[in-house]
Amino acid sequence: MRIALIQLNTGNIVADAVTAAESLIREAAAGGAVFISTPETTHLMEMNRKAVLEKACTQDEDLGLKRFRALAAELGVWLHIGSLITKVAEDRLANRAFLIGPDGEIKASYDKIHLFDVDLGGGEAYRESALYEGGKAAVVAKTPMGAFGLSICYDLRFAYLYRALAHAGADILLVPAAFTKPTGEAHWHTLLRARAIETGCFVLAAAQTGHHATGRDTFGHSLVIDPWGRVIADAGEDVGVTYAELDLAKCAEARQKIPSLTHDRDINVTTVDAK
Ligand SMILES: O=C(O)CNC(=O)[C@H](CS)NC(=O)CCC(=O)C(=O)O
Repeated sequence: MRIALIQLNTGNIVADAVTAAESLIREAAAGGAVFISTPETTHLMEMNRKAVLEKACTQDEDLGLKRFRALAAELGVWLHIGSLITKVAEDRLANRAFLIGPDGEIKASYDKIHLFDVDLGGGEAYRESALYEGGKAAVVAKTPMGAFGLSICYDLRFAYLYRALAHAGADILLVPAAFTKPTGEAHWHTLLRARAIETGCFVLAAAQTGHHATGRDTFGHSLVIDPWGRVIADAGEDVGVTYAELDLAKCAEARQKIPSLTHDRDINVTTVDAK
């Protein structure tokens, strides 16, 4: 199965971002990909709540989900939009990923559970929970091409989520992201490889890259990792399309060698005062 990851440098003008994503999705389909994945917040990188509320998309907007659904149907591909900032009610937003089938129908959606509230030092701070509501449920989408476990960006740091997705039958873990530069350099490859190794799943992580219109910098390096933890594609720092071939028999192979998913234990921690 030939897949493609789209690496983007999304700004704060929705029309431009959607056009840029669309042209790379077309290129990926022309290149033979049957499954195409885009990064977190494909259509808008913006942290100001007022601006985000104005530019967020609703289910039936021309410049968002509707356009991507039509595109998936036209190209006859599975299209995973890593996320769209989605208006779920008048004053409420979710950071939501969509899996669209080749018939243009939404097969699954997922709201980011773990929100990025951190202070990185040097003035770099994020309060994602001030913008979005966190999701409440993990999602595995069983498709004719395999079972996809959905997640978004900062979710990557919570190993239990991926273990739960693997136990629920996932073969392929999706981790669309907009990782910061400093945390990407320090942690991105290692965390993604660990998730693949721990679960015996393929990991597909489409990323935002470069300097964005609102002043942020993201790490890039969209990655495809096989179930043994090998990086089989790394997009580097440029915007564009990255291809890989997935053979899902590799999941069973890895799990046969290391059947750790069948060896889970309930852990009781005893804290001793050892002064
Ligand atoms: O809201 C947007 O515009 C796009 N969303 C993001 O950029 C999100 C929330 S700020 N980024 C992350 O979760 C980065 C996680 C990360 O970098 C880490 O875990 O180290």
